[in-house]
Amino acid sequence: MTTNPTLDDLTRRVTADRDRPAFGHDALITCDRLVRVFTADGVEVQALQGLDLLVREGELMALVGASGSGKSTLMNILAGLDVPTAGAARVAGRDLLTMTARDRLAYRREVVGFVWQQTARNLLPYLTSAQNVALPLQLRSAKGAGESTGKGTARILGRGRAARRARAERVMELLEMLQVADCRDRRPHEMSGGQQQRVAIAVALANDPAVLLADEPTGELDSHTAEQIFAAFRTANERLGTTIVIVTHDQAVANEVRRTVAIRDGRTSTEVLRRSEVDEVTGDEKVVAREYAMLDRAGRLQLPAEYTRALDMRDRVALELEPDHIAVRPDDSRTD
Ligand SMILES: Nc1ncnc2c1ncn2[C@@H]1O[C@H](COP(=O)(O)OP(=O)(O)OP(=O)(O)O)[C@@H](O)[C@H]1O
Repeated sequence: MTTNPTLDDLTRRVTADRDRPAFGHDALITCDRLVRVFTADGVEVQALQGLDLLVREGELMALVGASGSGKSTLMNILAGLDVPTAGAARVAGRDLLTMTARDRLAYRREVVGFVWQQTARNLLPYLTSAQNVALPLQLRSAKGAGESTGKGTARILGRGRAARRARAERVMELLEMLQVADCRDRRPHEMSGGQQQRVAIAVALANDPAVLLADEPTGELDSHTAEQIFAAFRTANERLGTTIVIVTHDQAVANEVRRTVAIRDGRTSTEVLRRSEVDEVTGDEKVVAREYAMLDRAGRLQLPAEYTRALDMRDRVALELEPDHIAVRPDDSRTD
């Protein structure tokens, strides 16, 4: 490492920095040092403390974390329901900090779909499944054809008979894909919790959103039904290519996705990536999971508490740069 850089070194570094693509330039969701501070009864709570997260188009990923770690705060921001205090957040090219109220409404109708834990929050109780799924399509049509449209929605806009027929077809396609076509004429109270959540996914997908957000979508369901709901998300991801972010406490759900990001104290702390490998001896395919720590843009690294505890690391650690890794050792100058 150069300790006394020359002017030429510095010039080269500045040029290299300038030419480097911006953080998250190719991601569908970019959270860059996101901060959300709540003030309640004069007390400040930092729900998000400089959270970085990138999600690529077409991903199906899970967000996990202890209660109070900031998951719902992040989801509400991504859903366009809340505004961050500082940092940057972009979804499908929309800047979530600078959107006007009107942009925000359009964003919630057209760019993101959401499924909440409480089945009752997802569906209107006095409408049938088909009517619930048709509603976002009608709202969008009422806003008028000619507005910007998602991939497959252009033909459903407008008031004509052809548009109405196209909307009815889309409703049935979605209900069939999610295997609840037989519930088309039932109201929410006439369906099981699992069926209601599948209809809720259809509602969320109606306008062909770029991103589907789900906050504990299996929280009120038994494990067998939860598995079916997760399968429904997977179907949506594979068939429609929708990018899906699921907040979950359910380890079984988290184990099913390729990428699980853990949030701790309002920051992304670790990430588990899973990939399929073929066993050289048996030829069987198995899923290999590997945990990574997140290195933020300032170079900060959060070491897992169980690691630091195991080696009694506190306050200060010794770092050594090796050819292919960095060693982190307990502080050997400590006298206690
Ligand atoms: N509107 C609010 N006003 C004040 N504090 C809030 C508000 N919303 C969230 N918080 C606080 O922010 C922190 C993060 O909350 P958040 O709901 O995002 O956590 P979470 O990870 O979703 O938790 P859970 O898994 O229990 O839903 C908590 O300390 C919470 O008390």
